[in-house]
Amino acid sequence: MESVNIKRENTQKKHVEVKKNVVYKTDNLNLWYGKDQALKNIDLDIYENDVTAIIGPSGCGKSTYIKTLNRMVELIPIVRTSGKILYRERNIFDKSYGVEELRTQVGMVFQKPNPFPKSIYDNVAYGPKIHGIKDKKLIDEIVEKSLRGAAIWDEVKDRLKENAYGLSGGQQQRLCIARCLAIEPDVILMDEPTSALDPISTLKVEELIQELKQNYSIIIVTHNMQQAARISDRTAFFLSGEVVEYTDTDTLFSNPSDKRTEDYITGRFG
Ligand SMILES: Nc1ncnc2c1ncn2[C@@H]1O[C@H](COP(=O)(O)OP(=O)(O)OP(=O)(O)O)[C@@H](O)[C@H]1O
Repeated sequence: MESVNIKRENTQKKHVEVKKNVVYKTDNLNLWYGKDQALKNIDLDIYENDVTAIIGPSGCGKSTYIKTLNRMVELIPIVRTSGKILYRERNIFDKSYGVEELRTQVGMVFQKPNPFPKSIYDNVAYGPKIHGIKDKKLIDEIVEKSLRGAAIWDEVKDRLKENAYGLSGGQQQRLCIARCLAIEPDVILMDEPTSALDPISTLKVEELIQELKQNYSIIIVTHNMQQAARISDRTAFFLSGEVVEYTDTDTLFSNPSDKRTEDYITGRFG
């Protein structure tokens, strides 16, 4: 069970109201798997250069929501949606919006590290190559920059030609983050990116997320409320497919406005 009192470790992170650009605007989104409704009337504005955490009990729709943001849910034939998701003011459900175009802007990191069965170098070079970059020197530069950006360069620079499967789980996850950075996305979606990692690797990925938010907007699903409290600027609490509360992380954990949020963060359910 999660601890009863979740305090922000770094009190200097107190939310300061600065006018930020909206990256994603979710407007009355509903989603059904067949007859079962998994998301209900979701309205959420996600801000630029924020880390936005999505929390809530198992089955409340967290993964479904972030997989809707890059249209991954479309791979499931029984899925039906209504409402709008505007990414940089464009409705991602518009027929004219190509999914490939969206995914060059929006990268994703999954729960389990999923490197390709290729070398460390090729894992990172893959995205730029399929986007048509052929210049070897430029690809070398992108690979190094991405691995540095994912805080793994020093650990792998002498073994770039080795298979990625030889890396530890934590290193594989940072490699997957590097693979995501190589396509120079605007937004990074993370679906429980540390749940398969040990505490030290988790800390490294959390520190990395803090650095990455200087340049990217990050949306992270996490089961771990302490993690949400440590690393996020804003938190949305989902329950049974609805957003119960969405506010700055300090307020959500110290002074929630909804009784259900309070019950959840104090470990009374979930
Ligand atoms: N492919 C699918 N087909 C049918 N129903 C699904 C599918 N994926 C998810 N669901 C249902 O949608 C609801 C929300 O699931 P989702 O995985 O989004 O929740 P979650 O909050 O991410 O859960 P967890 O924390 O356990 O990963 C659940 O009732 C789930 O059973």
